[in-house]
Amino acid sequence: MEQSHNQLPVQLKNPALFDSRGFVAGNWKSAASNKTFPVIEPSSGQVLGICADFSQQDFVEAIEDADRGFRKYFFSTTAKQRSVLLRKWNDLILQNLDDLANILSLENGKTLAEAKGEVAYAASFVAWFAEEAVRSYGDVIPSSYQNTTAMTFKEPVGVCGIITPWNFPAAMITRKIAPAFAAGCAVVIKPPSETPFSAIALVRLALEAGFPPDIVHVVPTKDRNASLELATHPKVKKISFTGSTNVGKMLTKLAAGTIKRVSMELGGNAPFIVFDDANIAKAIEGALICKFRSSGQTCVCANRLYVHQDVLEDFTQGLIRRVSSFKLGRGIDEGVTHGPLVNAAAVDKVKSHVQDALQKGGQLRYGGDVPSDTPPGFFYQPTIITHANKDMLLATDETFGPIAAIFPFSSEDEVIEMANDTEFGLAGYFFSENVNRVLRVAQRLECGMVGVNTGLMSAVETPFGGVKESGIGHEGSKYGLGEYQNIKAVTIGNQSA
Ligand SMILES: NC(=O)c1ccc[n+]([C@@H]2O[C@H](COP(=O)([O-])OP(=O)(O)OC[C@H]3O[C@@H](n4cnc5c(N)ncnc54)[C@H](O)[C@@H]3O)[C@@H](O)[C@H]2O)c1
Ligand SMILES: O=CCCC(=O)O
Repeated sequence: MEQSHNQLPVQLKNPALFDSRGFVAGNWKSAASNKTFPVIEPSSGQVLGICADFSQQDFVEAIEDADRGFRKYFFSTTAKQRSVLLRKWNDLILQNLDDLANILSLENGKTLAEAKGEVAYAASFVAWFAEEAVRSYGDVIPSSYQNTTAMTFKEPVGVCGIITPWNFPAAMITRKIAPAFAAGCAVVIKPPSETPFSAIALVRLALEAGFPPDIVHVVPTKDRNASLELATHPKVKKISFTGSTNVGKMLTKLAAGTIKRVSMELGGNAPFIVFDDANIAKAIEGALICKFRSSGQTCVCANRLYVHQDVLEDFTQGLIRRVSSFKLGRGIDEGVTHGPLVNAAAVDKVKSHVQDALQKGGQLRYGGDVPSDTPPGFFYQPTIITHANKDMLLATDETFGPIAAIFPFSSEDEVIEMANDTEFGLAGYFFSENVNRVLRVAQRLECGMVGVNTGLMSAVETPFGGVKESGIGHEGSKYGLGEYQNIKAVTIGNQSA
């Protein structure tokens, strides 16, 4: 079937990158049922494109083809050849960065600058795992038996089911499939139905780079039950999921039925602590990044800002000054600093958190409403609320929006207890100029990633992952490849002549 004629409001240099079809079992195609679903542009609330809506049977076809492809791919390629393919894919992503960023900005809403940053971030995982592919070593182990050598081989886990969220439509895909390809695995990707087009474009470039068609499949669907095949089909050996904790728990339970490997990158409720010995200017910069990046829609966004009572007013006034210069609007428009939320449900959640906080004693210091001067999309004003407390929804539930809720505190022990009082453990941040406190608090915070005097720690070389109910496993870094490999122990005995 021909590509359907979705029209983008911008002219791409490479129009073939905007495709509404899936790539299943070696072919670009629409769903066998011809079903489709609309993808809405968050900045306008209008339909951006119509995407193929695949069924459970299409997932089965993709998985079985991937299983055949995996066996050929791994045994017929060296690590060096896989590295070369990844390098070519990285180059193609960077050559098409502007087009990919336009698609991403339109379907997700984030600003063009943020979208370009995300595409570069997405490419960085591909370049990184091109390097890691050729540095994957086994061990030679001193054996306790006479005339015996024990050793380990690293082997790919097999077919991997990949399920990703809309908030990073490109980077969450490459952070998983680049190490999978490096290890020698095949992948079946279920992209988010809010933002399928970035994933489709990345797969097109992977094929252009030369990856065999049977090791990569992208199967968009709006039917959540159809994609559950990735968690239950016996030929899928690993499921790698990024998204909310509840869906992650459900997939983990299903995956247990066939004892699949799982990687779970789940929700957060990050504390952001400003001690009285902090540099307040640095803390405000940090809050601007990690509270308002992607309009508050990152899993590592600060959700609870704990500010020492002695510096609370300085910090709050400084933050208000900076936030008042934000310009909300359509992500692709010049001068816009912050885009919309992903959909109407996201705006409703933010509204309910603000309303609840104000009913429970919160004081509104900035924003607090939908703006009147933006396009008719899903916008909410950047908002600052002081006098936050633990009984508010925004203390326990990930708001995923541009609300800075400021909680007062007076001692280190008190704030550590409040910060750790959550089932989540993804990111945590704190600001202090005292080296002893820096080392102490970094160890006391119960989370997988800690930012000290910075609001930005995401980088390809740093392991990304959570503890508690925020996840299992690590992405990126020197640990990311191992998530897609099994360790096989080989013992060679009776070596005497
Ligand atoms: N830890 C991380 O690395 C990380 C990164 C990004 C986002 N997140 C988290 O993701 C969440 C936001 O993303 P979201 O709203 O897309 O999450 P989500 O869990 O609703 O969706 C994630 C993916 O799962 C699919 N999905 C949702 N419900 C499903 C179901 N019942 N059955 C099968 N598939 C289902 C979605 O279509 C999407 O592809 C936040 O909680 C955020 O913290 C975590
Ligand atoms: O949303 C979570 C991922 C964001 C990141 O990698 O910085």
